[in-house]
Amino acid sequence: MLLQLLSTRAPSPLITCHASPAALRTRLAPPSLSPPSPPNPNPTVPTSLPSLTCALQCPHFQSCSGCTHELNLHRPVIVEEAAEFFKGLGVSDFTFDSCRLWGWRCRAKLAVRGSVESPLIGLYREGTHNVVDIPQCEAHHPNINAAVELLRQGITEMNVEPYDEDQGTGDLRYVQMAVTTYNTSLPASERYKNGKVQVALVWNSRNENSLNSDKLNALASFLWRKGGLKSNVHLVHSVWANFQTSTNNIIFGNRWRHLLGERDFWEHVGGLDISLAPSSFGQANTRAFDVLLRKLQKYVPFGASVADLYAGAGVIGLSLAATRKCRSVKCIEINKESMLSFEKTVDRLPNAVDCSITWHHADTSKEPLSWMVGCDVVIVDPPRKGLDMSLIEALQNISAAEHKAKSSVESPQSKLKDEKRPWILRAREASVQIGSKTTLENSGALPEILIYISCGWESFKEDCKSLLSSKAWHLDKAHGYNFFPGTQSIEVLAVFKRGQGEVKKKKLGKKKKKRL
Ligand SMILES: C[S@@+](CC[C@H](N)C(=O)[O-])C[C@H]1O[C@@H](n2cnc3c(N)ncnc32)[C@H](O)[C@@H]1O
Repeated sequence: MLLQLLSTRAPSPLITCHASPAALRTRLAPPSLSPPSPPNPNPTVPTSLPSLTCALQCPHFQSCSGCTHELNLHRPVIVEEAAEFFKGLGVSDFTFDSCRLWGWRCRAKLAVRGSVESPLIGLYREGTHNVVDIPQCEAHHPNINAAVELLRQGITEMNVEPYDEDQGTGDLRYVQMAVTTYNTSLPASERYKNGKVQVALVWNSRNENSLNSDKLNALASFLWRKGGLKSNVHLVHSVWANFQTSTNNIIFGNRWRHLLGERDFWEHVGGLDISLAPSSFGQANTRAFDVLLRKLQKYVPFGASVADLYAGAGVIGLSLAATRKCRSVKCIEINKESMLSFEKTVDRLPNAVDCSITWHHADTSKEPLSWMVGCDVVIVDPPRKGLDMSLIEALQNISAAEHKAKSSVESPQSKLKDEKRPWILRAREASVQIGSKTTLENSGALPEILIYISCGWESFKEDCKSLLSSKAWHLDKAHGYNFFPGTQSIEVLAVFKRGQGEVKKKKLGKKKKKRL
């Protein structure tokens, strides 16, 4: 059925691409699960020439909901709109960086449906709950596709029942595949294509003692035997289980178990070794995230105090602690599972990092300004839906709040009031403090720089307009990144500064002179 559908599609036209040479490198081949083919007799003549097209050319396009655009992967149409939008707000030097166009996705959550004999492992068809099998996905890192293939074999051989959503029956509901390209024993140029996959199996049972746990162990052993450290094709980094029995659409349950392989998963981004547990948020496009982080670092003054809101495992904040010699970094995150990854990353920070670093398990929408007191820079990296309204309002009213905070810092009553608020007490209990430096919380000062990282263009535009309408902030810089080639989504890095900015000040100045 799928093949028939695809065969009626016209071949993709060839398009000359204006992406960087790195983005145009030949697509990576996944490791073969069958015996290797004989070596190329003439290594100076490549067996396949690099493609100079920026077309997706994926057999699953249209049936799978993952990609929405097939052409000009290097420059999604939305980039023009973004450039116009920022120009209208006084930023005419908006830049857009592309990165790898195929094989960029290093993290995928895939539904498992179908039957033991014919499992379907992929994404839902748009607007339905029918899963489309995507074995040759062009967005996935090739080793994700290879690990999916291995999983498919394992499901059939170990008699694992894919989940049946209507009945709530079956064993395996989802799989999360995350690639680590961290391998210091390989030359840097070899690391990406040799990435290893952390496989997290979302199992339909309450815990590891449930009736079907034998099958879980059998499937994990199969994956490790065929793809683990001692197999012919070392492709699997580790195998994890997550237990989930709820009938809602939430992919993961609260219970995680490490089954086989290395427990710690490391990646190198933003000049830093970072640890990411499968339960923690991780960026899907590792390479593009690294490019964004290196740009972001330039906007943070050396020695600054930073509040990193929506921090996940604290990757952004910690990369600033390491590269900008920050005085303090405060990370705020709602998912408590991310704390362990944060702590592991902190353990590997270079000894020279001398910074007060804290991670707080808290909701940024509750008393958002309290996290920013004493900070020079606030970084926000919210989910696609954008900033919480309470945070927008707090940022809009930041000047008045600062005035109030400064005048009340001396008052002993205010400290008492602060300490009685339940969410502040809870966050303090659930925080991790590293480093000896003290913060300047008592100054009552609030950030002069706001850095907004967004993966949701529509919500970003709204949030941006709301922030600017208050006149508390002006937009200073904006950059876009091709985080999701094949879609119309881009990642935005926007830098706001307090007040109305030079252009407007100059205009006001001129008017004043005329009047005189
Ligand atoms: C786009 S991710 C960014 C994570 C991190 N900055 C990174 O790059 O790895 C958004 C994060 O915000 C967290 N989050 C969502 N709502 C939140 C809230 N109200 N308060 C604090 N964190 C929240 C999510 O759990 C997730 O880790």
